[in-house]
Amino acid sequence: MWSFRGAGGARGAEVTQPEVRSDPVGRATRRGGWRAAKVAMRRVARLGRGAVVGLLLAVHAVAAFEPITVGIAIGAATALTGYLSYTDLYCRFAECCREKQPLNASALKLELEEKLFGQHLATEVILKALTGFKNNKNPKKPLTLSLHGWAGTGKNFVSQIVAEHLHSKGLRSNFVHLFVSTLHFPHEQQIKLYQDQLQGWIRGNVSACASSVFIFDEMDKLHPGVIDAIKPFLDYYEQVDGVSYRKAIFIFLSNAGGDLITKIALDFWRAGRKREDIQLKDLEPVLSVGVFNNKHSGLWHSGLIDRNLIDYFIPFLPLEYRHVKMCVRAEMRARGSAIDEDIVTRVADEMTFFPKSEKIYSDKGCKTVQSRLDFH
Ligand SMILES: Nc1ncnc2c1ncn2[C@@H]1O[C@H](COP(=O)(O)OP(=O)(O)OP(=O)(O)O)[C@@H](O)[C@H]1O
Repeated sequence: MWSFRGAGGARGAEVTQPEVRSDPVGRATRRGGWRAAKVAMRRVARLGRGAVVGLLLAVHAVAAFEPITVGIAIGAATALTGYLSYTDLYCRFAECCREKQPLNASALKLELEEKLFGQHLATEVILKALTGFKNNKNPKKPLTLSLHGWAGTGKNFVSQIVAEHLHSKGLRSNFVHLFVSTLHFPHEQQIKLYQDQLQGWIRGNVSACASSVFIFDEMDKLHPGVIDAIKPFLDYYEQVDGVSYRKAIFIFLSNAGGDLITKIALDFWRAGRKREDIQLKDLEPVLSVGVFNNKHSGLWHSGLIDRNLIDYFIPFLPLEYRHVKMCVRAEMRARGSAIDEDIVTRVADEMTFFPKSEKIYSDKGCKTVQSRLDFH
């Protein structure tokens, strides 16, 4: 049984207004002084590490109008400065949940374009979905992505990249949670227990960090109904039992629908059309219906599809020979080796391709590239 993992969160600064004596003569000047001091202190908050500058400004501003309150200003600003450096220091050593941290969309785009091969649709949709969601200060529901495709086409790989852009420690982050169906929910007789555990886990972790990320791998091996336990969290509710799930992100990974995606990719190929011409509208509706009607998709007759709670069905196309070669080269670079085209060809030639007649798509995608490279 797994248990709730708590997480540290950043705390908000509290600056209390000092008591002002009722002195009609000095009130105006004090107000002016305080206003200037408040501006300076706001600067302190914004500067963080350069807080000393703000502190001095605050002292000068107040001193010019009302020397008596200098002490209070120093006290408040020092407390704030101390607090900020404490938070700064704390977050350097422990991981903080930075809910408001914006997404670096151009860095994510660059990384996907450089590292993810042959997946123009996934790249485009993931970028669009995440940028839109993270730019929205008040999302109405959590973001839910369902990634579908053949084995070894990059679903886990992308999830890892996305996780790193949302929480810098990626899959090692306290705020990113990976569930693997065969590991975490193996027994069909215990569906009720899994549902309770899942609800408790998600509730606890979203309470600790609203921008938590939950990745469910092997959805096609999940017993039907388990995932419906989290339906209330994915819906358009402002809060469920005092917790708002609206800033969380849920990612489902599945091989279900891989056959449908391959069929459409193959139709394009046979018609002499470019792979890059395949559009989301060619695949998304087929995928959502196919997954809903597939008993082994983890989303069979699921309320998540019924209620339109999955924001995007993202197809991963089967990888071709040229993509496998790109994976081999990427792996060589990652190992710090020089690119040897003979080895690249040999590794790619060892992979098996389908359909039998045309042999276009790698049946394991790029999945065994790393282990095969060890032999060369
Ligand atoms: N499209 C791709 N571009 C670049 N590398 C890829 C791609 N697909 C797979 N890889 C490489 O192959 C490895 C295995 O792929 P990954 O685990 O992402 O496959 P998957 O789609 O999640 O498969 P499965 O459905 O079997 O879990 C990745 O770690 C990555 O190195």
